[in-house]
Amino acid sequence: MSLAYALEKEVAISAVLRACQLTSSIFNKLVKNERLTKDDKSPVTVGDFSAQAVVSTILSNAFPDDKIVGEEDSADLRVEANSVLRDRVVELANQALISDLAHGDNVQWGIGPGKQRTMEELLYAIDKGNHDGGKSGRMWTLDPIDGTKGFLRGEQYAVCLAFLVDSKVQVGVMGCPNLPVDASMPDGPKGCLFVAVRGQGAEQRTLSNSKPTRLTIPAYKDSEINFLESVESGHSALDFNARVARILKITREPIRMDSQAKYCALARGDGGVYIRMPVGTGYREKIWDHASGSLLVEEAGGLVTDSRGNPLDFGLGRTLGENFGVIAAGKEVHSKVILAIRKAREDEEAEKSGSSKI
Ligand SMILES: Nc1ncnc2c1ncn2[C@@H]1O[C@H](COP(=O)(O)OS(=O)(=O)O)[C@@H](OP(=O)(O)O)[C@H]1O
Ligand SMILES: [Mg+2]
Ligand SMILES: [Mg+2]
Ligand SMILES: [Mg+2]
Repeated sequence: MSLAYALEKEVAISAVLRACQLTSSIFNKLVKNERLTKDDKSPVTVGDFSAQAVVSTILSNAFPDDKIVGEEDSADLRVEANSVLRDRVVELANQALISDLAHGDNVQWGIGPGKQRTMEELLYAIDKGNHDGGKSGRMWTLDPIDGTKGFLRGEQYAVCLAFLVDSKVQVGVMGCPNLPVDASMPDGPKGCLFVAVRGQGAEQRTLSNSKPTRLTIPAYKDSEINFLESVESGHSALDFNARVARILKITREPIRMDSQAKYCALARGDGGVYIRMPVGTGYREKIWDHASGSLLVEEAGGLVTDSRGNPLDFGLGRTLGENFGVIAAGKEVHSKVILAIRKAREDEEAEKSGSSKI
């Protein structure tokens, strides 16, 4: 008897491996005019667009009726002023789709030589990611490059794909081409694939070898914890994190890295707590920034909630709704962090009301 979601897992791995191969090769060739700035002022590159086209094409081949909630859409690519960029996306996506991946990839999920997709087909594939999300049915959520700023810096980013049924994440696959295989050897080999299936555990393998190792979050003493947090101060409240660290008497420096690589690092025992507190701008977290990572951490024995200890709800649409932050950690540490956050809030309020009386 095959395990639940075996096919979804196989297809997701194949799609993420192809997208990783594509984004790694693009990084070395990326030139200045191959990026745009979106309406929210965040960057998007040929890598984000072409990786979304590749993953969406593969998913549609295997599961034509499944919905996809993806970060990118093709509107900017359809603007005539961006025709050079658009042509590049078409070229790169086709290369990735027909390439012969040696490791861990079932060739049938690519499209094979001579079957190149047209520009319109690939733009349509990108826009399959426009689904609104919701509570019921089969659905994928995709971040073709999570941590685009990290990608552009040559630092951490992740290709993130999750499969949900009735808004519950069942499969999560993440490729981190720049993540050291062993955190204790930062200059050693890089490129990791993380895979989790609900009830079947979490595992890591390298991007070039399909032999997986199982992941379990170790039990931490407070003195051994590093917070894992964003690089970008605009994405999470780093000052507040420092306040929480002081309450917990955590003395180790935080580890800052872009993207859901933070969840991956946590799941394999590099860190101890992923803390992401809202910066107060009203930004709503997107489901594709947390779905795959949260399952990986849960399957490695941890807990992922908002900062009040409530579960994340992936059934509210494209976002997680009102933003109360995200906290991921091993179970024991997690409950301590939630209490420390409560105390940090009270302290902050008391200081504010104290200073307003002066
Ligand atoms: N204002 C604000 N607040 C919180 N989060 C935001 C905000 N703006 C963007 N984003 C999302 O953050 C994603 C990457 O953030 P990370 O924290 O993982 O990495 S980073 O160090 O901040 O770059 C990033 O993902 P990508 O766009 O896929 O790179 C965004 O979805
Ligand atoms: Mg993202
Ligand atoms: Mg992205
Ligand atoms: Mg983005």
